Amino acid sequence: MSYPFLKGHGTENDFVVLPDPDGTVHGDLPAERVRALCDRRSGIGGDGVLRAVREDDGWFMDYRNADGSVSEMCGNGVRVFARYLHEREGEAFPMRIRTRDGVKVLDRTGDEYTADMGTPEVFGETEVSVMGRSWPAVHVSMGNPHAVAFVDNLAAPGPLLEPPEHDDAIYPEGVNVEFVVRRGEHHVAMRVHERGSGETRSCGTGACAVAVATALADDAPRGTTYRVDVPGGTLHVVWTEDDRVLMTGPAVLVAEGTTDL
Ligand SMILES: N[C@@H](CCC[C@H](N)C(=O)O)C(=O)O
Repeated sequence: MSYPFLKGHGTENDFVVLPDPDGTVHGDLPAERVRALCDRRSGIGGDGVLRAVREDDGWFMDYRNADGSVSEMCGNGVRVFARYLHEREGEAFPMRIRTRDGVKVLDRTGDEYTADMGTPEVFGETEVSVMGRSWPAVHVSMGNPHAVAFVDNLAAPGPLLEPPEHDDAIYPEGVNVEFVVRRGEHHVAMRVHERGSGETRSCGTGACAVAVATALADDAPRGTTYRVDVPGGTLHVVWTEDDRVLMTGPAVLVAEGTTDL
């Protein structure tokens, strides 16, 4: 069976987009198909899949990690999804997109896309470890789970070939782990190991969790914008006075075609 796909990325967090407006092309999107599509040698390659399903009052973003697992939310993915809907499905900005973490509102200014990521939840301190080294971390939920660890330098955790060790009681479904350094006032840089995808070049929900944890550490007033550098680019995040996190960054579509994977 041959079906259409597009390839895109947000700060080099890359995705295979699967148009499936009637929900008839991919059924419940088997994990094996996701893994085949995301394989960087035998497939198209990607950190995850964004399946686009039309609903009565808009679109649903069915997000899957590269290993086929489901996540509640993907911040870079939702910007790419919005660009896809605008350019290929004629949807106008501001745009409402349903995700497993509820409806997200997307807007665009020039080449930058802003997602209202909703209200963060901060649950306090935990710990993460890599190869016998441990760091305190802040447990933040952006709909999906994050552990944000401040480190002396970004190389300290090593190559992140395996998921960092974490408290399974706090994160029974696994966790996305961000390692963060300060670069200047309201400016940080991070690396991330994503649940279900490994170390990636960026993570939008991760950047939001990092900005929230840093703003709390700084006792920064709400409305302060943080610049978050990731290996694949830069995101800007603001935690607003009405307790919402707005994330701004690029969204790029690089290819489209058909595949029978
Ligand atoms: N890369 C995404 C996050 C994707 C989901 C994550 N791996 C999880 O399992 O929660 C982003 O940009 O937010």
